[in-house]
Amino acid sequence: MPRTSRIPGFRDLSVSERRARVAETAEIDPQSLAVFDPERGLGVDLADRLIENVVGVLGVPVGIATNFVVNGRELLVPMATEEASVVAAASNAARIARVHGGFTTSATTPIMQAQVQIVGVADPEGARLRLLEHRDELIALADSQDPLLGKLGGGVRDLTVRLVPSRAGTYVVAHLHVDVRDAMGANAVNTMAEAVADRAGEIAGGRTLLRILTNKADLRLARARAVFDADALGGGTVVDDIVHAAALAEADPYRAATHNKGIMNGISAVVLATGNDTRAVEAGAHSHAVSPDGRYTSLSRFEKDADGNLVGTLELPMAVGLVGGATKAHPVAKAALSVLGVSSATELAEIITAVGLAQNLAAVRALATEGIQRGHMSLHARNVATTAGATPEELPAVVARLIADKAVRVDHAERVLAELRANA
Ligand SMILES: CC(C)(COP(=O)([O-])OP(=O)([O-])OC[C@H]1O[C@@H](n2cnc3c(N)ncnc32)[C@H](O)[C@@H]1OP(=O)([O-])[O-])[C@@H](O)C(=O)NCCC(=O)NCCSC(=O)C[C@@](C)(O)CC(=O)[O-]
Ligand SMILES: NC(=O)C1=CN([C@@H]2O[C@H](COP(=O)(O)OP(=O)(O)OC[C@H]3O[C@@H](n4cnc5c(N)ncnc54)[C@H](OP(=O)(O)O)[C@@H]3O)[C@@H](O)[C@H]2O)C=CC1
Repeated sequence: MPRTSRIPGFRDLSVSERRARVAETAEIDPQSLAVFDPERGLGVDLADRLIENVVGVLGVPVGIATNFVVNGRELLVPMATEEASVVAAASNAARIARVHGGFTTSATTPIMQAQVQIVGVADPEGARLRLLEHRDELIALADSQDPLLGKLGGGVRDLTVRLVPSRAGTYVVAHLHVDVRDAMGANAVNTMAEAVADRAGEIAGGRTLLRILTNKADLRLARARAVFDADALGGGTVVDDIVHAAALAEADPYRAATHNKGIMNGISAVVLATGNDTRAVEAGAHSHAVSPDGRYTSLSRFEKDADGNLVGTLELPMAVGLVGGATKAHPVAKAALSVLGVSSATELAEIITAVGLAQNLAAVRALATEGIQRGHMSLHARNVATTAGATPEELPAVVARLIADKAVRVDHAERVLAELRANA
């Protein structure tokens, strides 16, 4: 059977049947997915080695988004999230994207930047040029910190210098641009920044203070685009209304924040599932959402093409790795990466961006048509019924009543549950 991520009825399978389908599609050993069981996943002993003062672990559901095609490759995508309807929505949009071949992605070289702040410089303009005159020396000094990175084809690519006026004076800020290959890169570039700091301060004639990467990783961008078929979306009016919804998000920061939250529903879920740093990616995304004139705006764009279909695009910083951090140490992250079958951090970054675009389209389509509550609340109803105390056997009946009564609330679930039990 050819590999496909199109698995109608995936939702109706049992958890073990789903795992078997995932292993078959991803062409991996089904046993490797046993770590998705809490008792086989991240144990307290290993957790105790990952962070400090450990007392336990937090379970977050991992779901599989179906239907993804990225650059012609059929993909099942692991997503870690506590929020109902996120995985369903991503799968829904990926299904629509398939009509015109799925998602097409690209990315820049994985360049991270570290900043070295120099304070107390009498002649900032002169210091900038002196630092640039010593560019090769400073690059060599930084590169000597990580010979392995060089062997892997990475390393320092450039040194730039910015002058940053502030309320406490003008700072000279040197940026090291480092190709970090398959790492997220924070530790590598921080080590380099600390190594060049003294010499940079000497050259600039000031005192070095901060030496740290910037999460505004605007030289490490990932991009995704897709054509969403007008008929599959629900017709030409839906296309026009999604364009209106996207235009509001571009123009209005109040709407942009929510629109971007929808994108991050998808992005953070894959970042978390693969053991990457959600805060780093979120910081990068929101910094990128600020336009050159200083307005907070939407990260994605939607427009109508010549055939009347909807074109969605998304471009943002995506600092994720396949090595380092928890990616290799966390058993569930390792399993998630094996499901994706990615061979580089850049490929992972591109897939994550495609999921962000899918997630955004699903939410905006729901908002521009029937509203978010029907789809979202019908899936959230299981959570509400469980909170009200429904057992797995009672769940289907309680959920059906909450949806039929259009009252997905815990107090109503408690009433329905009491009724059911009284009539049992
Ligand atoms: C919820 C749906 C998908 C229902 O959509 P639907 O059309 O009622 O569902 P359907 O039963 O016809 O199924 C369509 C496809 O959706 C998927 N699907 C559908 N249901 C399931 C399920 N139970 N389990 C797994 N997959 C499901 C599945 O892929 C399925 O196709 P298949 O592959 O099966 O042939 C739709 O209404 C939707 O996409 N809604 C958007 C929901 C959403 O965005 N949720 C995020 C939380 S809200 C939020 O935080 C962000 C927001 C909204 O504020 C952002 C913003 O404002 O921009
Ligand atoms: N502001 C932020 O975002 C900050 C984030 N962090 C944290 O930093 C962590 C990520 O840092 P990161 O530097 O990626 O992780 P690590 O330092 O753990 O791993 C990266 C190192 O792995 C080695 N390596 C092995 N194979 C490869 C390869 N194919 N490509 C690249 N490097 C390879 C290299 O080091 P070597 O040559 O030494 O073997 C590289 O420096 C995350 O946990 C994040 O939370 C930390 C500080 C700040």
